[in-house]
Amino acid sequence: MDPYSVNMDIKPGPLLKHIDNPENLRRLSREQLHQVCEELRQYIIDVVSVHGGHFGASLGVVELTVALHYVFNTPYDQLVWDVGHQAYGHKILTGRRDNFPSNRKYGGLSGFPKRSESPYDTFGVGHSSTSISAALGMAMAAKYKGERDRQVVAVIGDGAMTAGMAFEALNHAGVADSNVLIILNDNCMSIDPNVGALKEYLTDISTSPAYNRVRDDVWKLLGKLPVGKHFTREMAAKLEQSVKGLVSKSSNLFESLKLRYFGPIDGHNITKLVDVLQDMRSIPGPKLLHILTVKGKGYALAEKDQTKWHAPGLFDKVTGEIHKKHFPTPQPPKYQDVFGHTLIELAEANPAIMGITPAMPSGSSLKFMMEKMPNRAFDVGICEQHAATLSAGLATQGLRVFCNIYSSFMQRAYDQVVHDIAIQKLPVVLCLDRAGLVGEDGPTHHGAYDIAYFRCIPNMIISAPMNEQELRNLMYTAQLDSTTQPFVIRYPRGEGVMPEWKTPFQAIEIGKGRKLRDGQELAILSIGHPGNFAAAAIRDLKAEGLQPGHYDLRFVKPLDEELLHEVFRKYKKIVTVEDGTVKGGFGSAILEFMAENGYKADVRILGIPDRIVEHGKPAELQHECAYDAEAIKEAVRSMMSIEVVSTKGWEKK
Ligand SMILES: Cc1ncc(C[n+]2csc(CCOP(=O)(O)OP(=O)(O)O)c2C)c(N)n1
Ligand SMILES: CC(=O)[C@@H](O)[C@H](O)COP(=O)(O)O
Ligand SMILES: [Mg+2]
Repeated sequence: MDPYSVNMDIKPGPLLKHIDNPENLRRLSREQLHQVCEELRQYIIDVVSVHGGHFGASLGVVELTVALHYVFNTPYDQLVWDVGHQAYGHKILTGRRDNFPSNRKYGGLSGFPKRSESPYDTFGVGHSSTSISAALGMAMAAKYKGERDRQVVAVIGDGAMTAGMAFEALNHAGVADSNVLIILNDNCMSIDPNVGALKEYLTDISTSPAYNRVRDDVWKLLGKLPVGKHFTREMAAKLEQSVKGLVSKSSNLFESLKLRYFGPIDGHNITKLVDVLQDMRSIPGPKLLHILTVKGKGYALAEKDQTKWHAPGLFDKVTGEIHKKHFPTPQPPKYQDVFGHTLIELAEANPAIMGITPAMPSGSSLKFMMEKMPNRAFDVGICEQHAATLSAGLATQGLRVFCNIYSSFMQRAYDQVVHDIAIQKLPVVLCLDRAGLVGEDGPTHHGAYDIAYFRCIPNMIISAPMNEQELRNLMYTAQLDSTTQPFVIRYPRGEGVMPEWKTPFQAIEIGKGRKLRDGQELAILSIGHPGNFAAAAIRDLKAEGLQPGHYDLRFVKPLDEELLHEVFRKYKKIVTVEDGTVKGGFGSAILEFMAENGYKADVRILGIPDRIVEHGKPAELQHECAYDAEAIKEAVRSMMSIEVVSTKGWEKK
């Protein structure tokens, strides 16, 4: 049976149903594009309401998406979508309409553009602010290969534009002499409201009479140019002079970086967009078109509460009611909320505590502290590197910073952690939310690598709570004066296990694990939340007469060596469980301990394997990666049936 057969009820509109690729779109008249936009928007609403995914961002670029595929010769001309959470319309127009209901599902379409999925997806995305660099690379390659007619377009949001990477790319694009068009999709929103001086600058450009005059003059000039013909160099130069002359009056940031700036224009006016893009195609060199759009456009509730409708989950498209699971008993809270509420409790008692998030106040729940203590908790924009070094700077002044960054986004700030935090041994608390397999966002967002990439850095303390109480106690421990090193606390997306989570604080001795259960013959060593999978497996195995011991190490670094000596003296069969990479992770740390101490045992390491893990529900992926309760039971059963320690084991000296 077709696993997505439920989608048969969702029908694309009469024009959209015949658009199997952009060629079909390009055969339509300009007048028909209004209807295409309407149908595309409706199809996104129909599918996302039932199947989930990102929502507001794609609604906001419906007109832009249609205009881009109408004007440009995709896939020969190349479109690079920044982040890619707004590319649903692009997917639907480029041959994936009927498969779109499988979006973000196990085995289905990726929620982001992905090169292996379609020739129209020119660059794999998910993390923000890569589009200008990637597009510039493509444009430079086209120039080098003599493909003068090839156009490259980067579409980047105002939120993504705040990142250092975007500025690095702009700095290069201005002098690279390549045909790259950057479209700045300005909706004044990141996931939460966009922040920073750039946001204010963009608002100024959009509202200032001087800029509006410039814009009108430019379009008048463009309007005089022959439609359907390419500009001559002379005409382009004249236009450039004119624009520069007018814009320089207000010293345009992008013009200063040697990019021709056009706009701002209404990004929901499809006719205007098509006209402007057609003109832009003929203008050589690097240029930037600033468009103004509304996130969630066309779905009133999404326009009104844009953060909530960034990725709302399933909802009733008619009433707008977001479906919530209803449980008869109190459910455990999300780890992120335990973090958010606990930080306020700690900050109320410790005036040195500050909170930092790079653009994820809602996702990390730092918003609770930002609302309550606005002078002590800050959203710094999509700027993970800055967030890390800013935290280091604050720490030099004796402040206790909780810098909350999703595990996969922390990859951006690796050098800052090494150079600015670890080498200087600054006691910044790095809270890594979304550690482990995050689910539907897939490989770009899985928090797979942090144990491995942080474990090799001297001075780091690396911990992972098995439940809410442990998270609170680790946070409490991290801010004590006696803690003098960088302190990582990693925890997963979603709920923990303790409905009654608000437990009294207790300091945890750094590097101390805990024995949860004595056993026979085999011990399970776990780190973090997957310890609950181990506990569930152990409960089931009891019925089979198997009694593994269970140790929650709490810290990957420093390891509880005393506890490990106890373990290796008693058990000769070991299963390690983690939601990080098998290579270089927690299990590897245990193997190192064994090697260093000459222990001999059979060891099985369960965790994320050495390959790219795709998207799906977390439980599906944990099962595929074989570290869920079922896999742990399997591992225990198979190891218990082995009599003799394998020759692969370590020989005790
Ligand atoms: C490096 C990185 N940090 C954070 C995120 C999380 N994130 C995804 S979309 C988004 C907001 C992007 O805002 P913008 O570029 O303006 O796009 P919009 O959603 O407004 O269309 C954020 C913060 C990310 N994808 N990558
Ligand atoms: C596109 C993107 O990067 C974010 O929207 C991300 O999907 C948020 O993830 P959470 O839902 O885990 O906050
Ligand atoms: Mg935005």
